[in-house]
Amino acid sequence: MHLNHFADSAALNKQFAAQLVEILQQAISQRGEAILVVSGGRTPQALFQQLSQADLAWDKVTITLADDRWLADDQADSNERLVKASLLQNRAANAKFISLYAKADSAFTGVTAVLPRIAVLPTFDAVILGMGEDGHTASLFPCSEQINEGLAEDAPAVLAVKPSTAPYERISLSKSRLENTRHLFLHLVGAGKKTVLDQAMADNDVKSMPIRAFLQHPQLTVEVMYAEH
Ligand SMILES: O=C1O[C@H](COP(=O)(O)O)[C@@H](O)[C@H](O)[C@H]1O
Repeated sequence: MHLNHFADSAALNKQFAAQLVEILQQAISQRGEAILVVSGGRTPQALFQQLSQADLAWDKVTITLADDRWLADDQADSNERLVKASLLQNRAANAKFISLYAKADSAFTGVTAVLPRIAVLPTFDAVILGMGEDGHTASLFPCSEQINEGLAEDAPAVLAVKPSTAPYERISLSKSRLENTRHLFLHLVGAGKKTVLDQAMADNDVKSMPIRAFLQHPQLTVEVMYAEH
């Protein structure tokens, strides 16, 4: 991994948004389209607002999520709601969005409707991961029964997950689908996340901290975008 350390989020968001725009622009000129995978949670909101104002051919950009909670998009904790409210705004309102949600009572039955939407996508241009204090990333939770499946090399592109230490059933892209990307970022804000990052780098037990699968990836270099506050 490569650590990019910023004193504050404003500086991080400015540089990170510019870097993402460059990657997406290059993808559009080389392949006619760009695919961006983002995370939810609290961390990326200001980045999304900054990115949404970028001058880019957004109609050629497809955006999806690394994971979502199994909630309709009008629910406060839906990652899709966050993306629609913060990223698919301003100039980025023209981007195409692929939802990880379908009308079903459970993620475990709904996953069959979501899987083909993601499985057909080509290599991603950029994936922005987040990280929880337990070392989960996307919804690859160390506490879940589905962790082996999510980390397996032959995993499906998406899987349903039920964390035992966090609310809601989830849909998560698998490790093997997330690593199929040209650029991989990990976005962290705050000293608490830096402590977790240091713990993740200090050992190699992937199942106890799934973020290690990316931070210690044999081929990919994760660009860690870290701001102190
Ligand atoms: O549950 C989730 O948590 C992680 C980290 O969220 P944060 O609020 O600490 O930034 C997030 O990356 C993931 O998308 C989300 O579903």
